[in-house]
Amino acid sequence: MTDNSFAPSPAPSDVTVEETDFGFRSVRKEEKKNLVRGVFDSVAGQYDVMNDIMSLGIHRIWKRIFVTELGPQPGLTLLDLAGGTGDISFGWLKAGGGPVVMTDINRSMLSVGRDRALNRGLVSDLSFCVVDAEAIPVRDMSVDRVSIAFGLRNCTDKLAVIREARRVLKPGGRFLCLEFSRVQVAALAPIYDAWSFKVLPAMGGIVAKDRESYQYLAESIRMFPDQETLADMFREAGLSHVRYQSLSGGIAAIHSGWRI
Ligand SMILES: C[S@@+](CC[C@H](N)C(=O)[O-])C[C@H]1O[C@@H](n2cnc3c(N)ncnc32)[C@H](O)[C@@H]1O
Repeated sequence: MTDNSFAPSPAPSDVTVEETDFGFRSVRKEEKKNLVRGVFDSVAGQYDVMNDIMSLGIHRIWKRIFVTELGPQPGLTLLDLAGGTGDISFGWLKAGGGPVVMTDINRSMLSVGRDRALNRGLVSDLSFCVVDAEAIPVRDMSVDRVSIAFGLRNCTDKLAVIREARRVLKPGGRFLCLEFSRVQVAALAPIYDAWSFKVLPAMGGIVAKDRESYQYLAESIRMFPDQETLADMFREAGLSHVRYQSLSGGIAAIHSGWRI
């Protein structure tokens, strides 16, 4: 046993407030959720049109690949985290997947998603719930698939999200994450940087009338763990057979892990 009774108590300057990144800024951990909520409250109405403009439509291809990777089958259940306006949940149902619970921490995004679902006539096998992906109100070992697309980077405690995903998965279930990642083609990097930090915020200012939110989105992509680091986090959270595939030269990546 060690005796710490003579250890000096920390001077006020040694007491650290727990901080995290919000784009390139460092903020208090408890502040980040509100800031992220503010971003998505602000962009919800223009979110889909901006996705098409920003990615030149390529996000649709990435999402199609992602949904195929999820392996939709009748009878399999999906929990879609940070589901936003619904692309992944709708793709899953369209591809023949079973019941899906589409969740997001942000009501504005979910209500755009609900309207889109109604417009598409998607009423059965689809439910909506406001859920923080860091604390999922779902029983252990109760779903077949958990997905998160372009959501993990906005969460404060990313490892907690992955642990929660594993907890709710049935043994034999699978967690998949689609997220921006690290560009691996050197020639692409300068073009991608200019696009992200110059064109994207400018377009956000014009189309969504919110330059700052799109500046945050560009910065948050750079702060997100690269392919190998995220794969290690999957393993640390207890997932097995972890693998990833880079998309479009590493601009995005799909990570996958199984609960065994
Ligand atoms: C970029 S959007 C992605 C939406 C959708 N999955 C897609 O691919 O189009 C990110 C979403 O993450 C949600 N989000 C941020 N933090 C979250 C959290 N802690 N729990 C659940 N959702 C969160 C935001 O509200 C937003 O709808």
